[in-house]
Amino acid sequence: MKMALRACLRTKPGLTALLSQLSCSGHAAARRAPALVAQRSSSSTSQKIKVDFDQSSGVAVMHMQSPPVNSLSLEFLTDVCIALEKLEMDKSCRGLVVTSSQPKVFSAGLDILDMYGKSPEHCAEFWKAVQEMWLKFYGSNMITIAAVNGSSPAGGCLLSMTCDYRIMADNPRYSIGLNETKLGIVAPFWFKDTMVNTVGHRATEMALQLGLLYSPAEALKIGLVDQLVHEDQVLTTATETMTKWLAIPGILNISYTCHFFHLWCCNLVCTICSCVCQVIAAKKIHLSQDF
Ligand SMILES: CCCCC/C=C\C/C=C\CC/C=C/CC(=O)SCCNC(=O)CCNC(=O)[C@H](O)C(C)(C)COP(=O)(O)OP(=O)(O)OC[C@H]1O[C@@H](n2cnc3c(N)ncnc32)[C@H](O)[C@@H]1OP(=O)(O)O
Repeated sequence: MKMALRACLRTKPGLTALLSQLSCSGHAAARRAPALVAQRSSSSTSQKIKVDFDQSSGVAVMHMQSPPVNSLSLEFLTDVCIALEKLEMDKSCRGLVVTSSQPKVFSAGLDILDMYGKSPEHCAEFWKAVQEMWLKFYGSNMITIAAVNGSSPAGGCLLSMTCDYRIMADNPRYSIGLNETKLGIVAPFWFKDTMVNTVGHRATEMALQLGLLYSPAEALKIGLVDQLVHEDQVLTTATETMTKWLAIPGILNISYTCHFFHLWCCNLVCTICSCVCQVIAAKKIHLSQDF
């Protein structure tokens, strides 16, 4: 699925342009973008994101370093998107590993504090940033691997599912899944679609209805993650795996079917509708709070 999205983006430049208009590149513009310089290895850092790029292998490692739990705030999402955009523009970068610098947590998902009691404008901006992250990772031209070195609930799980491959630390104290239902909120349909594309319909139904968080072993069993390794080995395994993937001829140029393109278009249209509805809803909530 991820491959299909990537192909659509490559073969339909108009669509890419449309996407970038719909997404929140505007708010991300001209901020402290991590620069990639033409040298063998480079390291660039925003406050919350550190990117190490090894030019000889064409592989970048994005370290999420937003304490305490890499929760996805508007600011953090913006930094992630800018870093990804930079890497995407550098054609020598062919693979991206995403991991966490925070102990025990990959990402705690959306920043709850950034969703509560904020203006409708902030909510709209925030929600667009969430969607942009999803679109950018899912539609990436690079091979993407999530090195899930800690717990990864809700939006953190979504982030990992937008990658081509997931390697998780084999520590039963960690968990991963779309647990929104347990929080009394409904996972947006494109969260659901992403999970369906990862683990299939039935497992997704169960996961979303019950708001399940899975242990690493359970996640491996249903295919939510692809591999478990000792937590000291997550990043090295991810880079080794990346090397193997990138050695496959034409890995970045696989051809795709119209079916996937249609599905992606449907997702896009529905996303726009959902976005509009959410903004309206947020405005209504805001108004009702005024009375
Ligand atoms: C803007 C809205 C626009 C309109 C949209 C309208 C509708 C949209 C509809 C639905 C959206 C649904 C989508 C939801 C996706 C999400 O991602 S929701 C977030 C769900 N996240 C969680 O449930 C994770 C909760 N956290 C944990 O389980 C644990 O914290 C952890 C990640 C497993 C780590 O555990 P650990 O023991 O190591 O740490 P602590 O629990 O002690 O936490 C440390 C510290 O971090 C704070 N924190 C944790 N999670 C979050 C978070 N998601 N956002 C913000 N802050 C978080 C926690 O409170 C502690 O803070 P402290 O007490 O100040 O130290």
